Amino acid sequence: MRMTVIGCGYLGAVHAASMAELGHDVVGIDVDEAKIAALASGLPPFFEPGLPELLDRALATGRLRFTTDYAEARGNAVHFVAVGTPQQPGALAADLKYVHAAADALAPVLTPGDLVVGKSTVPVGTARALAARLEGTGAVVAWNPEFLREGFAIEDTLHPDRLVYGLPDEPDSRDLVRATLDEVYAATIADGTPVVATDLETAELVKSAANAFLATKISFINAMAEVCEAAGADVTQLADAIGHDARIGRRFLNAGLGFGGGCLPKDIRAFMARAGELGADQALTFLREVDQINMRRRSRAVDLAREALGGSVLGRKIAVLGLAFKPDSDDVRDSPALNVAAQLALQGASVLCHDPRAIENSRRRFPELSYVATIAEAVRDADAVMVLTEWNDYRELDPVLLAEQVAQPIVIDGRNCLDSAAWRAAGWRYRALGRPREALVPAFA
Ligand SMILES: NC(=O)c1ccc[n+]([C@@H]2O[C@H](COP(=O)([O-])OP(=O)(O)OC[C@H]3O[C@@H](n4cnc5c(N)ncnc54)[C@H](O)[C@@H]3O)[C@@H](O)[C@H]2O)c1
Ligand SMILES: O=c1ccn([C@@H]2O[C@H](COP(=O)(O)OP(=O)(O)O[C@H]3O[C@H](CO)[C@@H](O)[C@H](O)[C@H]3O)[C@@H](O)[C@H]2O)c(=O)[nH]1
Repeated sequence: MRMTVIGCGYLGAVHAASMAELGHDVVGIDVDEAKIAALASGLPPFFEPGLPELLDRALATGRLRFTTDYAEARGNAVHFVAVGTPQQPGALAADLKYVHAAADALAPVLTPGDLVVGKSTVPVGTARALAARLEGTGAVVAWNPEFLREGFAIEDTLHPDRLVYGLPDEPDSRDLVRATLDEVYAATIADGTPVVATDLETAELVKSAANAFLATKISFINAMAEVCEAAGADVTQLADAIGHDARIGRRFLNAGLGFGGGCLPKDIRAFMARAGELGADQALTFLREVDQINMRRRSRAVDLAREALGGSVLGRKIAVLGLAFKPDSDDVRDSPALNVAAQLALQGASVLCHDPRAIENSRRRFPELSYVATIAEAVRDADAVMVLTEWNDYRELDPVLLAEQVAQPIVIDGRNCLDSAAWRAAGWRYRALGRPREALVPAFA
């Protein structure tokens, strides 16, 4: 099937390449010329495991092209919209200007019967408003929210937990759209992926609800971490223990610096804002707490550094290991790690930052911070080492060797990702969020 993917960022580039992998004929459109040039030459403008290989394969078949010219969408049966929906500056709500601009640019090349399928995360009601905006083109609007995680984007696109279709109301149109989407995802559905077909509003809300739930689960365990800190208990053992209950589950119960990235933080805020507009603001006031618990973790990490360094970080040398909002990504949008590094620098610490992939993006955001290319440079003569993103490179560090390189062996594990016993045995003062200052009874698996 011939299709368009509009917006070739973290979501759109992966979606375009994955659709080509499924055998479709895909044109990716973006307004960013540099991004399009990079993608067209097989070089993703961001880091996502497996994407260079997927792009190479798809470009070689001739089934995938990238352009800035919307005219190349003409004649395609399906047009996916994957542009950004960031938080509005100074407000909670999502900024829909890119969605509107994409629709307006697409409108002149649409022909009756074309299907416009939203993949971006949007406030409920956007799909219906977009259908009204495109009235007169003869195109039909559906919503097919995306649930991929960065770092696992390709696997999540080709083998998602579920597909959600938000379909138009009119029965004939609904059946046609359903059949078209089933054809788009034929290979995925054949693998056993369940399809939830519903109306436009429910589909939009499924996405907001899923991210709100995930954010809540993380803030729940981080709230428990706060109580553990006060009580001298260990949140990692607590998470293991409650996670054994299948109704709770252990996934997404990793306490630490909390959630960041281009999705969860802005999506829960946009959800609250939209609920308010709909007169249902009371329903989501708990998300304000979720947000606040999350933001408190960042200040707590800074406090921990201050406490460990005798009350002040002024003039102290701190090695920050990890800047990306999560491992296997170069994304620093609303990154807790980068936020902590910036707070420490503001308080007068001499911060040396390392990340396997996210230095360039971090430097663009915070040019005033100091960045180094190797872990060894970051930790040399450091007064404290802070692990703020749980890259494998850091999990696998040898605490014995590292202890010889630092000025004093103090480590702050912002992601509860290090083997605390091994670090303590190597002479380190190990501090972590939600865990006691000294080792408790070891956990039994
Ligand atoms: N990143 C993820 O993991 C992920 C997962 C699921 C859903 N989403 C949602 O997908 C959407 C995109 O997110 P992203 O992370 O890919 O953002 P992104 O910023 O990486 O990509 C957005 C792209 O849209 C392009 N764009 C802006 N206006 C355009 C226009 N008028 N025409 C064509 N292209 C235009 C930008 O140049 C950019 O390349 C958001 O709504 C996000 O919430 C993201
Ligand atoms: O137990 C956990 C799990 C995650 N995180 C943090 O939560 C954030 C988000 O992680 P994750 O959800 O893995 O990354 P994203 O790529 O942002 O994916 C989320 O946001 C996407 C965009 O909407 C959705 O498509 C995905 O389903 C949803 O998981 C990161 O900062 C993680 O460090 C924790 O602190 N503890």
